[in-house]
Amino acid sequence: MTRNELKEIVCQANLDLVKHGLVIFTWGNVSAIDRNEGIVAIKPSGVSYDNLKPEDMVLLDMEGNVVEGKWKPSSDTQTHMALYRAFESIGGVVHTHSTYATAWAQAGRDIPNIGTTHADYFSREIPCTRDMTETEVKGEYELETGNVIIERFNQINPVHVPGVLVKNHGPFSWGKDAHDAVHNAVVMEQVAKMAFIAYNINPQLDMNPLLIEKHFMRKHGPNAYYGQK
Ligand SMILES: O=C(CO)[C@@H](O)[C@@H](O)COP(=O)(O)O
Repeated sequence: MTRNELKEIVCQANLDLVKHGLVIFTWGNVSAIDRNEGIVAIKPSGVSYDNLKPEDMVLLDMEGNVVEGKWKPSSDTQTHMALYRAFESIGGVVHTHSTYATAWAQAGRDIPNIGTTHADYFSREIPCTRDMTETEVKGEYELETGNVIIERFNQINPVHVPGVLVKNHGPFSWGKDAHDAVHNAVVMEQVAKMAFIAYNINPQLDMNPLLIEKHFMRKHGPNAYYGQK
């Protein structure tokens, strides 16, 4: 993939956040990585989605140093970089402040797996991170945000759970590429909304674990059969 192709993909993925109603103003960012080249492209910080162009994307090396671009990269860059370093199979990362997912993050609650839509994409609850310490907040905050996500995934496979809620902050999602990460961000917002409504209808909810496994495995297991060949 050329650098220009990477910038085009990441620009389009950022515009897709607007199309899906996940962001307003400058409240989110998408990045993607070219692991062969060791290059990440990310949205510039504080730049409106209106008239966002591929040439506005910022290219970084694996430490997050700018190697190309006229703008400062997203303020969340070091969180994205930490995720790329820790989760070696992912190719794209998304951060938004979409309403329902952010509400669960602000409430500090995992989104429980209580529906087949959730289970189609996530093998378990969507986890919420712990409170950040004073040292973490005062130090390299965005890098530490990545580190608390990685800590939360100590016993969780990030391929089976392609997203997280950062407590008091909002959702991050990822996927095999930028498009997939945006798709998972859309799913997270929808399941967050459905779970919120379902709990209001019936606070005593659960779901048969067999149903969760069935729905996850029929899309992601070795004998997956959902969709077309
Ligand atoms: O989390 C926040 C703000 O709370 C940021 O992700 C959001 O404003 C987007 O920042 P950038 O414009 O990408 O630097």
